[in-house]
Amino acid sequence: MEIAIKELTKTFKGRIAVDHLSLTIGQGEFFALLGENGAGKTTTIKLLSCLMKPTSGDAIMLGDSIVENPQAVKKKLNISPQETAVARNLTVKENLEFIAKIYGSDKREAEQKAMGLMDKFGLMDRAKSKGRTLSGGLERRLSIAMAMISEPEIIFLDEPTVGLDVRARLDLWQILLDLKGQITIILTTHYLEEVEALADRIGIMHKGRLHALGTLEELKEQTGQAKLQDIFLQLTAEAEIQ
Ligand SMILES: Nc1ncnc2c1ncn2[C@@H]1O[C@H](COP(=O)(O)OP(=O)(O)OP(=O)(O)O)[C@@H](O)[C@H]1O
Repeated sequence: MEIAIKELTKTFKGRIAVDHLSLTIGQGEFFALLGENGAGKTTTIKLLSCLMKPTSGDAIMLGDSIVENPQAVKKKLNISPQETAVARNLTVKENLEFIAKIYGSDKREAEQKAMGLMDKFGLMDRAKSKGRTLSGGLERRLSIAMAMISEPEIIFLDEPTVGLDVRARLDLWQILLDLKGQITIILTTHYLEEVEALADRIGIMHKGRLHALGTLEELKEQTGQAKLQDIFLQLTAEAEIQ
């Protein structure tokens, strides 16, 4: 089972944000969506996670359509958005327990889940820290842990390392590498080193369209460039003149 995106399109008052996007993402794949500001990455994530309805087209997410059956799709995925959903006045543990209860856990199970995720995400020693006292890196880690509470099969990470310092970014990469293969991960980012470190495959969007798709090696071959930064600049410049 996989994600099959078919001619997915979203317009806002006649302006096209996602333009007939077709793409297949395999189960367990770590897929990176790249593109300049306004390319349509966040809109694509919102469509695929059923936060927004497409103007036309569809996506089949592990067997269910985002148009026909968004409720079934929502059960399979979760999202760590650009603006994290961490409650500032709850502790790390309470944030996790709160989300677990929303998803139907009783007190005991919520605590178990919180402990398991704090362990996995290196948050145990900050269990009692309030959300508002966390560094950017820890807040982001907690946000992703909160998205994992529902045990999703697909997780969307929208620019997860924005504003993080080098060490916090590397720590988060390690956590994402540990998750790799266990769950389908769709990441948007502007950091090309992040893509090189993490992604199995890369899609480059430009003005709502998918302009290039492949592994890093395939994109290197396609463009004759050695560095992802040069590949990206070449492909987006090509897209501009097409
Ligand atoms: N709710 C909205 N109403 C109107 N236009 C929107 C809305 N959301 C996005 N857009 C427009 O759709 C286009 C794609 O935006 P989107 O946020 O998906 O891009 P992005 O690739 O995620 O950009 P960034 O890298 O800056 O986050 C932009 O032109 C944006 O202005």
